[in-house]
Amino acid sequence: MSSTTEARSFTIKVPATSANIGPGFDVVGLSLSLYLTLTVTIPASQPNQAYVAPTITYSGEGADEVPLDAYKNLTTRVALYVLRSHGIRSFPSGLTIHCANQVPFSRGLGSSGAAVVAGVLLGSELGNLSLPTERILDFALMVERHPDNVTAALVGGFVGSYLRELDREATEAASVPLSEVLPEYPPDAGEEWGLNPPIPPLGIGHYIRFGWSKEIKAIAIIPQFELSTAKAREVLPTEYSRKDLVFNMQRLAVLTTALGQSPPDPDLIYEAMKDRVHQPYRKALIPGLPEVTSQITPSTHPGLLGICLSGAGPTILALATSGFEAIAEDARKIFKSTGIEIEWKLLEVAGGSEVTKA
Ligand SMILES: Nc1ncnc2c1ncn2[C@@H]1O[C@H](COP(=O)(O)OP(=O)(O)O)[C@@H](O)[C@H]1O
Ligand SMILES: N[C@@H](CCOP(=O)(O)O)C(=O)O
Repeated sequence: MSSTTEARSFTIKVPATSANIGPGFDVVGLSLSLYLTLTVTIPASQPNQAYVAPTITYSGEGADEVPLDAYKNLTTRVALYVLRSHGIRSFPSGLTIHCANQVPFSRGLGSSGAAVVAGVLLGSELGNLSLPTERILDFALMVERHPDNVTAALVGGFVGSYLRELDREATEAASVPLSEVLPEYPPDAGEEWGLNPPIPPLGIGHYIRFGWSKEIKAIAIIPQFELSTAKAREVLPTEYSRKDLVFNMQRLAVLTTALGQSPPDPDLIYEAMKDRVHQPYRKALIPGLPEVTSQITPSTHPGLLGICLSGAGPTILALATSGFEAIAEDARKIFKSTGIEIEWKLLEVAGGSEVTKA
């Protein structure tokens, strides 16, 4: 470090997300009131002082499995990607980060999306880059390549997004393997710190926030087993019939407006939250999924609006205006009959990510 800098600290708070909401596979996401919070401190630095490597501490969900090495942890690797993309080779000396996490890992509640968004925001703050929202999204999309979770986590609310069609050069830039975006850091002894990471094309992701009726709450019914998103994507086909695509598009078109109407209409929403693009293929990975989504209906459970897989699962998302406990406890019974225990949480729709300077 060649100049004196003052100490500073800040927090980054990123919400959980539920992607797809039935028919909107890789398209819609909803931010939910569980948070990943980073408390970051950078000590004052003096010229020519010895470099001190970052320290990460971690509490809450995932604490027993998350790497605390800043060169292996997803959030800090993403932050380093952003820094290196702006000509900054390493973390500031003496950086400390405490992560307090409420978002369970690999349950379909967007933990990796939250970690990636937190990482881009961290890189932007550490490097004093003041990246605008659109550019933060570009960096997040270079790492997590479906936009539904990261967009909702970043901007908050019920959000629809698409990836812009890129020209050939930009497509190549955006398609580099993840191992090149987030290589193993630091390089082996003797290797140079490269400053040539793949820079995201400008304006990859575009989004819009839909209305959300205040009466609607989200019940997250969380089976007590992990299912990685990568594994739950491997079971999906690469081609679909016109019939199944039309089935989903018809429902999604209705759903994006229906969830903003007050009072919400269960007849419209229950049917509009059905899906033929991902849930049928994922049921083999989630015992109890078809039973829960077909046996818990607005007529058996007053207050229920609709029910679907949250993200890639295994969490089930039920949207409801009342009757929360009956919905969750009946889902518990169905899962229990297949040998699976659950936890459930009643959640609100959250705002977007926040960076607060101390
Ligand atoms: N807060 C976090 N810090 C570091 N890594 C995380 C964090 N949250 C999630 N991850 C990484 O993301 C993985 C889960 O991602 P994924 O399979 O996509 O499930 P999810 O549905 O929860 O996003 C975890 O096993 C972990 O490696
Ligand atoms: N559209 C993606 C969403 C994955 O969400 P996650 O919360 O399970 O990571 C998919 O369905 O694969």
